Amino acid sequence: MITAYTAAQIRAAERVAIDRDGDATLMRRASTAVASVVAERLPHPLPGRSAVLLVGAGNNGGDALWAGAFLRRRGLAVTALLLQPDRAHPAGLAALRRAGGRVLALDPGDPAPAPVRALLTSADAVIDGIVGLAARPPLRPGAAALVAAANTSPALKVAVDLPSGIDPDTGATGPADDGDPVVFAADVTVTFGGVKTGLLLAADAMVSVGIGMEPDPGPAPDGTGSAERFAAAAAAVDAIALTDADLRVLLPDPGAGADKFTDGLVGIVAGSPGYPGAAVLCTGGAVRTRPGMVRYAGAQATAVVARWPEVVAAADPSVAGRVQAWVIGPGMGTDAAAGELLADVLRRDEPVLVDADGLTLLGEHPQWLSERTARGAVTLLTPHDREFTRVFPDLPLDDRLTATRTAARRSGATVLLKGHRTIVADPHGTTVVNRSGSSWLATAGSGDVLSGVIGSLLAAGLPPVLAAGAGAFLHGRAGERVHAAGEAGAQALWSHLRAARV
Ligand SMILES: NC(=O)C1=CN([C@@H]2O[C@H](COP(=O)(O)OP(=O)(O)OC[C@H]3O[C@@H](n4cnc5c(N)ncnc54)[C@H](O)[C@@H]3O)[C@@H](O)[C@H]2O)[C@@H](O)CC1
Ligand SMILES: [K+]
Repeated sequence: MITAYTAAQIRAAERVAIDRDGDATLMRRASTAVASVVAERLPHPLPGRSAVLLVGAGNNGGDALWAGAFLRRRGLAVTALLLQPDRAHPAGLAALRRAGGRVLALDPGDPAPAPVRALLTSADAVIDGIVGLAARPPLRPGAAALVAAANTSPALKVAVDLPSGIDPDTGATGPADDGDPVVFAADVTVTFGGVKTGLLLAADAMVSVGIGMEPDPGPAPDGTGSAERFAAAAAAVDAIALTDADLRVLLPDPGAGADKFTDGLVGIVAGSPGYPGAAVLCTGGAVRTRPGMVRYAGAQATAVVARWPEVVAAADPSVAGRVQAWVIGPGMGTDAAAGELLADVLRRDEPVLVDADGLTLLGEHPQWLSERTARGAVTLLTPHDREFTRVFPDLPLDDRLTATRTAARRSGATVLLKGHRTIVADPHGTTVVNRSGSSWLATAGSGDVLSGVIGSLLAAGLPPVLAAGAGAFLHGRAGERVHAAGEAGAQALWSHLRAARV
């Protein structure tokens, strides 16, 4: 489990460590780590290579200046570009100068003239120390112009603590009406004292370095497969991302005494004459995820059983038999009959996952959800952006994390918002950010498979936020395997779901 924290939580841990070790010691540890990451990743020998530092007004710039001093001592030519020369970290600046580094004060009105751009283009490494924990995006115009110029450089790009331009708490890059916000395009981010939640969303490669100021990680999951312990650990921090090892804990292989009823029965209501494929795709996701039983209840029973003979099919949920969780919505249509079907399933007591057309219907009938919440029934919503906006029209998606958390808190449902980084939040604030996946998952029917995967985990008894988080992770890993195998299309996911659990 990767645990993540708010800037305030990191600052609180930092204060304790500063009192104990002193400011300079912490900065020394942080900048040493940045210099090591740069040195490890550049082609050797290092003498003759060059690094350019982007330096802002605070301690983030101090880290960059110190890292530059260390790299200079290892033979690199180092140039610091100061956005606010009179506010650059004095000790860092002195250290760089002592080591023989060059310092350029930038013109605030034109921070990236041709000579600066040329310097950035020819550099081997660019180190971003413009802004860290204090960041409030979007970047100011001068910083944005410098970052935009740096982003065009072929150099190795290393962000100090955070890529400048993201909000540490949410990963958001600024209001949507501000055009295309600029963010430092880091190849790797070296972050200190704990991963910030924004990084789970907005950074790809990360190196998290302990510098003696780690926030309390909360209770550790015990590795015995207890989903409750795992959920408690996730709830104790600001957000988590799952790993392959977590999947082994959360989805243990069935025990010797397992039978088809002990591993969870999921009921699937999907597909319509217009969209028969959604029923087959969704059911396939469930069949290939857990060894328990899958029931299908809907208009495509014949097509589903033709592809999945292990499925027990019925014409509608009222005659489907007992299940532990429902999935409803993919390809079911949005007509009056579909509405009645959804209303009927939502009246039941079992956990219900609502996806796709089901979400469109729910947008028109919000009281169906509030009634479930009022009587304590568990609901999981899995929208993409347009579906999210239908159900929660007043929540802007320029800050996806906050939108997802607000939607969950307000509706009483667990909400999974699909995207490059899928986000799951439950009504109590437990948050899982998914970091697996490939852009090949953005294919028709991929979401139908996902809801089947998550439905089977929900039926197996995982808490909704972990069922959704683990399902998204597994689906993402399967998508990576589809891509690596040179395959494409949503049904290719089926055959990789089992192997994706390494
Ligand atoms: N205090 C400490 O002991 C340590 C601090 N560390 C570093 O210090 C950083 C935090 O330092 P600071 O609190 O000085 O603040 P930052 O260095 O994050 O911010 C510097 C300045 O950036 C400006 N800024 C904010 N939003 C901006 C925007 N949208 N566009 C342009 N500029 C903007 C602000 O004027 C702020 O003063 C951490 O991220 C980390 O890199 C590390 O050295 C570890 C130890
Ligand atoms: K930075």
